[in-house]
Amino acid sequence: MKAQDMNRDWIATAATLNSALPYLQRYDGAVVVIKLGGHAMGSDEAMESFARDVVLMRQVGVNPVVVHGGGPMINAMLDKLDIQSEFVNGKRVTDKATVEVVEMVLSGLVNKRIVQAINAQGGMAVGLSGKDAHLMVCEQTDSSLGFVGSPSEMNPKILNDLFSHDVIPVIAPLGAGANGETFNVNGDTAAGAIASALKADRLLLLTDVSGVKNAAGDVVTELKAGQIREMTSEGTIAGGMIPKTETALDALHSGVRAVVILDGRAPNAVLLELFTEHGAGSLIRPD
Ligand SMILES: Nc1ncnc2c1ncn2[C@@H]1O[C@H](COP(=O)(O)OP(=O)(O)O)[C@@H](O)[C@H]1O
Ligand SMILES: CC(=O)N[C@@H](CCC(=O)OP(=O)(O)O)C(=O)O
Repeated sequence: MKAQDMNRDWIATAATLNSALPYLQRYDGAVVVIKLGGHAMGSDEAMESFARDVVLMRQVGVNPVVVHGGGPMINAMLDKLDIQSEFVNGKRVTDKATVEVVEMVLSGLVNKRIVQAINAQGGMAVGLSGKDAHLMVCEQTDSSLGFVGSPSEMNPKILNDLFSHDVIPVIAPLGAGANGETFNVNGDTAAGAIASALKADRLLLLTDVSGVKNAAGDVVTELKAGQIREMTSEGTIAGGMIPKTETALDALHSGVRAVVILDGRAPNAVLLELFTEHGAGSLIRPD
């Protein structure tokens, strides 16, 4: 590269850093919970870019916590094993054989892929599930769904201990029940419960659309809780967006400062959201 090109690159970087400075200060010491959905994981390049963003967040003093899904990866393994699976209201009906596959895929394959990607970028990630250190104790959601759990008691101390050692926790959405059962928890629900327990500054829900869309199909960049309720009752918010916006409302109610729904596949999605004026996706605040 020629010297003048290097200078131009450096000037562009310095200008970007300068405009990001107030945001860097705003987020120093902040807790940011990031839910990475199975659809947002996509290619190896997308995973690498996500991991780089998370490591950079840690380097500028943010405490990131990654909570992941992996629905499409569970489906692929169930298919290979010839186990049928169905969803009721966005939750997978989970019998004994299915919960074993869910744990194997989420805590094994998916969790370790994310841990490895973050560590390859120079971070120090540790993989956990809600079972570790009693982080997320669960009870059965509804007997017709089998081993699907709802968080009933959260013990986030382990996460604070990890922050103080510069560790980035990566959490698979499974929890143990009082009788030693393993429960499968929807990834959005788990991320919301963890963000609530930590009273996080931000909960970022990374998905495969650029935000919450209005009836005309345009992304709404800022929403109040009341608007979400309205858009849901008129049917504008539907399908997979319902558990996300419900999680957002619950989290705001429990003391999370703001929730953002954004496209996890977009380059530098997380950094753009946190460290630029315009942000990315839909920012949801309390009324
Ligand atoms: N108002 C809306 N705005 C944006 N997406 C919506 C809306 N209503 C329903 N959706 C659907 O919700 C989907 C996101 O949910 P889902 O597929 O469950 O995501 P993930 O797998 O990332 O958890 C979008 O791809 C879109 O099809
Ligand atoms: C109870 C329930 O439905 N659990 C989910 C857990 C994974 C998940 O939530 O993955 P995504 O975020 O990629 O959708 C499941 O079994 O698919």
